[in-house]
Amino acid sequence: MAELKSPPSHPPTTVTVRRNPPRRARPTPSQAPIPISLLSTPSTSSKTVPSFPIDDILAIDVPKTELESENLKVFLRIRPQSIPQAPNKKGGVSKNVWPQSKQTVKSKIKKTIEVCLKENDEHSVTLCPPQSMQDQKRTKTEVYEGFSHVFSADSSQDDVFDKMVNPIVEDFIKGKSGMLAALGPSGSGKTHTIFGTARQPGMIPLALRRIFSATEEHGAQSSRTFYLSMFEICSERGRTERMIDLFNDGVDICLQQSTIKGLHESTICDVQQAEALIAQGMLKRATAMTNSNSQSSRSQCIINIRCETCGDVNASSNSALLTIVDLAGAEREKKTGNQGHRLLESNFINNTSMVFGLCLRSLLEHQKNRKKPMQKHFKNSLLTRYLRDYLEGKKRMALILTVKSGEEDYLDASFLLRQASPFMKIKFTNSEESTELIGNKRQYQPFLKADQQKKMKMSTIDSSAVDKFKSIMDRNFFGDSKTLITMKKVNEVDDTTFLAKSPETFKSKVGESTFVNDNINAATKNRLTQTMQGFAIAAWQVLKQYKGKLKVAEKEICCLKQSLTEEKARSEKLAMELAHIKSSFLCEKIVSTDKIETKKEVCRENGLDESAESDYQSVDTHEKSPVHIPFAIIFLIMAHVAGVSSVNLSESEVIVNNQNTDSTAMIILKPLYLTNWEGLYTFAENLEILESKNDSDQNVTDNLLLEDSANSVQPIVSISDDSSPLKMLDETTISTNVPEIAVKVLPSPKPPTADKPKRRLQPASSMLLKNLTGLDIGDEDEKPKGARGSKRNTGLDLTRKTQGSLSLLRLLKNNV
Ligand SMILES: Nc1ncnc2c1ncn2[C@@H]1O[C@H](COP(=O)(O)OP(=O)(O)OP(=O)(O)O)[C@@H](O)[C@H]1O
Repeated sequence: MAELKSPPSHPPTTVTVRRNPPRRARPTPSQAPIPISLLSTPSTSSKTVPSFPIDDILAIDVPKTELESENLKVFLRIRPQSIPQAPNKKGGVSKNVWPQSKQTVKSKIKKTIEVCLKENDEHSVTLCPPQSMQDQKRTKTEVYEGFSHVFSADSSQDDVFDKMVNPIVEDFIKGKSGMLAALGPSGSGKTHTIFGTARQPGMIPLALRRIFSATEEHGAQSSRTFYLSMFEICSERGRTERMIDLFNDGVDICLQQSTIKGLHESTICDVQQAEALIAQGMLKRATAMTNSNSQSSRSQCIINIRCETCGDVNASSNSALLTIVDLAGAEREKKTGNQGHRLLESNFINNTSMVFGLCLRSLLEHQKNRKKPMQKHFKNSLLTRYLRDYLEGKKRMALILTVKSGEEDYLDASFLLRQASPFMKIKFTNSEESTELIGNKRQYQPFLKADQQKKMKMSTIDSSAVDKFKSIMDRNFFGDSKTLITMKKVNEVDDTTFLAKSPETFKSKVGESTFVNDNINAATKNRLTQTMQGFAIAAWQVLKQYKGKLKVAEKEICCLKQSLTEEKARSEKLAMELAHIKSSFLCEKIVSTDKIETKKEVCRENGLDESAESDYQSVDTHEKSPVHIPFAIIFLIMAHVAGVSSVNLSESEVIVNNQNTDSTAMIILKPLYLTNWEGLYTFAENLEILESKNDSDQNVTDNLLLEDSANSVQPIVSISDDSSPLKMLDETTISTNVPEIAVKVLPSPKPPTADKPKRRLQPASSMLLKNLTGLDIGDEDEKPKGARGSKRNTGLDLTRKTQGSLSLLRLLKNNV
């Protein structure tokens, strides 16, 4: 061993370098027992980890309003029937652009104003088919209800604003994003509602007024910046879609993954400036004269008002977006009479409207049945791609449906109401907070463009600036809690932007940014609090879900435990039964052999035919059936026939008294013994044995044991004469002296003399034939009674008895 351990004296001639040395398996972490000090409850040690207060957390009442889902608000506005035609530039009333059929002209001339759409109350309307269409099968009066509000024809723009737009604007001022879209057939008043006129300003001017007035109210408390952008989506020769920035001389912009690249946002400082910008944009918007509308919109127009807040305590977000969409109205070719290029535009407009509707329908179906996936209809148009978050229910929106109530507009109104009224069942979850940042990031990528360009100059950045910033962050954010850098500054120096800044810029920015000791920025704090609240709510919900799951699992475990116990008990019972069956089976085997031997012995001793042995065997092997009354009756008859003078039949024993032989026998029987023909047969035979013993005038005490295979308790037939006391073998005697399941007649102390002729059994049961006249058992040996009967009575009786016994045995055998 010492030799082996000692290093080789000479270096080996070849050296094998093992490239992949064998890896050592990591030692399995030893599961050291947890120190008792840790397990023991409230430890004085300060290092003891307190248990997670899950119950306390779950007990917290989360304000439901935060999480409650909100239905999509659908408003309906009915356009007034008669609108004074606006004079055209030449001073006359505008004419139709396209030639109209004579019929249309006629109908317009004779037009009596028939109203199809009637306002029932603030939330429902009734649409009646015009008289000209009432004969048609598919037209019927329809009631549409559940609208957030129905604006009648005489409602003003202010009414609409107050009830519909003002809540959205208020939320916007508080920092929540929202969207309002106007839907409806061409000429129904969408553009009028959204933009209005100089006399009747629409929703956008009114919203801007409200926004700026609110800002003035807040005054110095907040510093907000508003941005305005306006663009349209139109078709290019009816083939492709095109996005045009309406503020930037109609420059093309593009949408990349819900982000509009190149969209110009104008900062707005007051209402006048904003209105002027919008008016400018409207001039650039694609409109055309159609038969439905003298100034029909040929594009989908989107206006965004964005608010960046800094220092507003009430604002929930530092950037909110208010989007207002004026969709081009769906058009009927027959009605508009569009041709050529206009017709292509019409197709585009109708297609976009249809996709918009399909998105909402898909969202509704998905909300009804969560298993149904949301179809990606939004991919089919630029507008829906841009508004994806709204159309997928991630952000709040409201719809205003505009309709005309005239006779000609019945079909348009019916179509719109049928399609859009179910949208009011759509639900929006107020998960805006979580999507806010993502949404803003997506939509305002253009603003980061400049920063991205700067990012290219990364190589010039001094790394010390980064370190400095980090140290500041550490100190302010994680070290001294009283000092916080404003979120705006954080945003400015985030991974993307910060790296783009040179050290000088950074220093200046840091210098500018106020590190406010003991004066925490309220907005930042508010935002952080809200973020944490959101996180806490989410965590709370997850915990709640898990608690629910845990409860279910615990219940299941309980059920399983219970069933396990039951199964165990059952299996034990079965095992016991099996053991019992096994033991009885073994016992039977032993006993049956003993029984045969015993029987043979008995037969030999009594000079009986050994063929009876087979009968005993059959008795044992056969199954006993329940006790039958007829057997009991036959048993009594047989006993009577056997000359039994008195019979005491109890549950398990029969005491018979034979007058003829002056013998008394107590037969202890299990009821089963008298349950079938076999039992009866055996009983009859035993009676024969009994009789033969009595006939031979032997002073014997015979004990006859019969086995009941179903029970271990042995039925005993104990026979004794008058002189000897009635004897019954007790169980101990049976178990010790006699084989359990044997039929045994104990030999008499005085064995029969050898010279005395053996007698055939003289069963008393043969008397049965004599006494039972009603029973036709067809005994061929029976002879009619004669006059000599009295003298030869004994011999004849004896013969008859024997014959009757045989007949009875035969009858019983046949039945067995
Ligand atoms: N509530 C209203 N009160 C007064 N005039 C209205 C009202 N609604 C619509 N109008 C007038 O009806 C005409 C058509 O309205 P508007 O252009 O808004 O329809 P539209 O739905 O935008 O049509 P399109 O989809 O073709 O652009 C306009 O002259 C407008 O001033």
